[in-house]
Amino acid sequence: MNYPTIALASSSPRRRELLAQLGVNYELVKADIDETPLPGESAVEYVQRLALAKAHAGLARLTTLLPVLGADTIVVVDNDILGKPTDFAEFRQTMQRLSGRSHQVVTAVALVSPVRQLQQLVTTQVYFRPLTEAEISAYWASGEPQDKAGGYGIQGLAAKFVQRINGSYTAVVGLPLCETEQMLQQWQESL
Ligand SMILES: Cc1cn([C@H]2C[C@H](O)[C@@H](COP(=O)(O)OP(=O)(O)OP(=O)(O)O)O2)c(=O)[nH]c1=O
Repeated sequence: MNYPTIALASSSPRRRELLAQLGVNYELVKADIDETPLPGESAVEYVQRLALAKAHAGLARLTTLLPVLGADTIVVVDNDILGKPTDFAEFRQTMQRLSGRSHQVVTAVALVSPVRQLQQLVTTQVYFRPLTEAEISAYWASGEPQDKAGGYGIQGLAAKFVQRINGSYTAVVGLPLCETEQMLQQWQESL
C-alpha cells in the first residue's frame, strides 16, 4: 500500500516505533498542548479533543504540506481519567484502583491538514490480576510508570499484571495500528 508521507506530532517513542511498524514515512513535529480537562468533559470527549489539538498544534508549526497525525491515550476507571502519575503516592493509589479488576484504555487518533480531518477512537478493556504492595513499590522503582497513562506499560514489566485484554494491544501501547492504517489508506484514496 502506498501511504501518504506524514508528520507525527508526538514525543512518544512508542508511537514512533508503532508507526514505523506500518512502514509509513514520517517526520517529527513538536506539539505541546495544555492537557487540562475542561469542566464537565467526558473521557471520550477529552481524549478526542487532545488528539485533535496535538495534530493541529503540529500543523501550526509545520513548514511543509504534510498531513499531521496526533494521538492521545488515557486510562479510565469508573469514569475517572487516570493520567500520568506525578509521585509514588498517586501511582500507588492508581495501582490499588486497577488491582484485580478491569479498566478501559481509550486512544484517539487524528489526521489533519488545513482542509481535511479524519479521526479514530479505540477502547480496549484491560484486566489486571490482584497486585501486592511489594509489586506496586517494585514497579514504581523500575522507572517505567512515570511517563505512561495510568502509570503502566503493557509492553514492559506490567505485562505480568495483565490477565487478558479485549480490544487492541497497539492502542493500549499508544497507537492502534489497524485503525491508523485504515485512516492512512482512506486519506490516500481520496486524494
Ligand atoms: C496504558 C499504556 C500507556 N502507554 C503510554 C502511551 C503514551 O505514550 C502515554 C500516554 O500519554 P499521551 O499523553 O497519550 O502521550 P505522550 O505524552 O506520551 O506523547 P505525545 O503526547 O507527545 O504523543 O502512555 C504505554 O506506553 N503503555 C501502556 O500500556
